[in-house]
Amino acid sequence: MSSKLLSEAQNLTGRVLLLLVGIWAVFYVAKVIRRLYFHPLAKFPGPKLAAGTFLYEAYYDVIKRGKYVHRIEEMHKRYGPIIRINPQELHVYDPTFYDSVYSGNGKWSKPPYMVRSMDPGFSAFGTLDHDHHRLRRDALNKFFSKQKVNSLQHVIQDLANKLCDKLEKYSNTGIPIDFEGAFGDFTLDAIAEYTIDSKLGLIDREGFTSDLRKTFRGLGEFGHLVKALPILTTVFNNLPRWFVLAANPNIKVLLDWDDTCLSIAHNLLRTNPDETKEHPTVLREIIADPDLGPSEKTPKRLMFEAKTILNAGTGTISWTLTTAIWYLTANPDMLARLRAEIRTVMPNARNPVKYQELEQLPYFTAVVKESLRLGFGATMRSARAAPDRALQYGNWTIPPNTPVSMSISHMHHHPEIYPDPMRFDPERWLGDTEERHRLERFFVPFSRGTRNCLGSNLAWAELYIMLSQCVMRIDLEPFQTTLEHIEMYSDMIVSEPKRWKEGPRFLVKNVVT
Ligand code: HEM
Repeated sequence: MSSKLLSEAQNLTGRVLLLLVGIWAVFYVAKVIRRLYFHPLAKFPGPKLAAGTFLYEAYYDVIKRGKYVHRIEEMHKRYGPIIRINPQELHVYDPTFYDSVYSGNGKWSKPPYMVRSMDPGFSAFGTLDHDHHRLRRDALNKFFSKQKVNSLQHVIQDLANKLCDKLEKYSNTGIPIDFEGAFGDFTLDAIAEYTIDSKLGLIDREGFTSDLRKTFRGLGEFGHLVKALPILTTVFNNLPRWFVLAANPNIKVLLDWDDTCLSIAHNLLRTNPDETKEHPTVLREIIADPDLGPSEKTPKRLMFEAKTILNAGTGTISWTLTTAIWYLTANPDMLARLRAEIRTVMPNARNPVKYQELEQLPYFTAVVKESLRLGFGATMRSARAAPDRALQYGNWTIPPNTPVSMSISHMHHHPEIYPDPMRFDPERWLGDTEERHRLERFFVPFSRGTRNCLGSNLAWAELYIMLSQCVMRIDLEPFQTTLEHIEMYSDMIVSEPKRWKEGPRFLVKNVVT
């Protein structure tokens, strides 16, 4: 080809590209104008940029790393209690409205942009439609009832004992332990045994799995990114595995879970459901559930259900436990009071009592609640939409099918509900009955309504059992760890403190005798 022809071809390609970009820009501007002036939410207050494009949210969550939750709070101060925070979604800053959005009455769907980074619609968590979600959730609820958790608490107790045996060996060694990793090993071992009958044996290994912290926060990074660029989910799902691993080695843990869960699902579908097992597991229950048809029992769906539960039941509890340990070591008087109270029912931690006895202890319960209030783990804003009816907030009528959200941190850090909200103060849960009811009303670590946390009963049990073992068996001292390693600074779907990279570390000083 002559150089003239080549340069003409290059010019033409350049012009075609320019034309395509131009067309895209015209469409984008038209879309923004429609969102601003002709959209059903056009009259709601809030910054125009936020209403016009998802890039506004992406700036705070992707570039400034999980800070939109704080920006939303500032926007409320300026624009009032109900605002438009992106082209599709309204946000409310008014704790009395929480139960109207996170409600058990009526139908509630989820907008796809909230969940697609995690699940294309196979797990209950990723199911957008209300009725479909109910079908899937009903099958799971049975397995996570309080009664079921009670009957399987020996699994949790054995693992808590094992972790404390391991921690005791670090006594007086001067080796700092990343407690988010240590508790992550415990929660993942527990949820894997409970859900898929697999003994992962993380506690049995040398050291502690600190990479789980990076993995969960990596998931948060991806979640924020694909909200602005949904196409990335499809791209990511079609990339070769070696490429994904080279780009983000922390994701390996998750890809391994996919493989493990898929192979377990295949095996379970092949085996006789009546075959005796050590204890029932959630995947067996789904397979045996007569209300679920064959399309609900494919290996891929089972894999997504299992891995979502593994995801949801690991980083959340380990963060609450780490928060509790930090505040107790920072407040020796609280620790002493807690130990004295636990000793009244469990004089020897090596002879553990059932957690039903622990949950009757008022001060222990106050400590667990305060740890959940400040270390609630799942910080993501999760919108709900009423598909078939308008909602009313004051004088505002919210059109049907509009995603509406509220943030748990805005509830738990609200100064009018919890005076001096960032102070760890178990006493606030020991007030008179009326005051306790008032606090309970706005205490939402597990969210509420049809899509509240599936694993809250299991979470309470793990928190009581693991904390009682830790508190009664070892003396800890923070190692180069401050409040900046604990307090919520960013919303990376899970809570992220300012100095999250090193993790909160502690030395085991003594074994309590
Ligand atoms: C301290 C521990 C935990 C906290 C703070 C927590 C918090 C939450 C919150 C706030 C939600 C609502 C998310 C949304 O709005 O979409 C949720 C949902 C969920 N949680 Fe938990 N969680 C914890 C432990 C667990 C455990 C142990 C499991 C294991 C079974 C679990 C499984 C789930 C699942 C499957 C969902 C989705 C439910 C649905 O959409 O139907 N969580 N959790």
